[in-house]
Amino acid sequence: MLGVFDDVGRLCVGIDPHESLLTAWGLPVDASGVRDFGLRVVEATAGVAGIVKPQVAFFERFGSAGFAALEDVLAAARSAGLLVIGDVKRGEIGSSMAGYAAAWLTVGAPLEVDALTLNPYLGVDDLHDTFAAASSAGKGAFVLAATSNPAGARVQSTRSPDGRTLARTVLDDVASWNRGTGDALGPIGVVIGATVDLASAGLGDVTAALPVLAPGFGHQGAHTGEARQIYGNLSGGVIVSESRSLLLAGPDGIEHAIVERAAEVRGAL
Ligand SMILES: O=C(O)c1cc(=O)[nH]c(=O)n1[C@@H]1O[C@H](COP(=O)(O)O)[C@@H](O)[C@H]1O
Repeated sequence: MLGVFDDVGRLCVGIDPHESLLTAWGLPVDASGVRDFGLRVVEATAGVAGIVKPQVAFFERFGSAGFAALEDVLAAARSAGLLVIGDVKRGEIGSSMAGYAAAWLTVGAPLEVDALTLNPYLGVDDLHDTFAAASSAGKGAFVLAATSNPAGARVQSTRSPDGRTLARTVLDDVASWNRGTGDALGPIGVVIGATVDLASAGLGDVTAALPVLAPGFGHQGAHTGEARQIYGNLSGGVIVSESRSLLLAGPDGIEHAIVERAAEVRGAL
């Protein structure tokens, strides 16, 4: 599915209904609030940018009602023609991953998305069946390699005896799996935060082309206009993801904020 993102643009609008944002938007801090928030972001994104990324944590906090709200938001996004990345950061032993793959990547499932975020710290090999499930359904996944939060580097920049950082090992494993699919960019991508120094993370000399989900712009400090400089050789696969910096525009200003940022991203990449 990720091969089509050049048609829909490289801006991904995060749907992160933080409690403070719900209040600022005049919405109740409950499942109906996150549902209305999500639907409004979907409506504002449709026709302006092509990708949304609901952060599942903010729906999950309301239990089954929150998941029902998420299902409505996912259905609305998909029927508006948006690509949906489920920000779920799942990672398990292979047998348990099968449950997550069935939940999120099965066509027609209540929580069906086009791609999901995956945590590799139980081993990338245990994600292979999920990669295959995504690929065979025409979907994708993004595996955390070098995350945008400052604490991530201490784990992800540690080096193995062969000299590669953990982030690089994850990226190399994903790129190698993609090569087996024969798809030029590959269905499986990595997450690399825009706040990360690629050289320190051991990613400065990557030559493989693969999709890169790029959070860390806006609220976390990176500037959209610098995307090409930040990602260097990896720029060709970058999807710029922003949540709070767009969502703070409120229900009336969000569409305008997305229009402006989508144009900036087009100019930057
Ligand atoms: O997988 C992600 O999307 C992600 C990875 C990462 O390294 N850093 C990161 O911030 N994210 C997510 O991206 C969003 C960033 O939100 P803002 O900082 O408001 O743009 C949140 O939903 C985070 O969970």
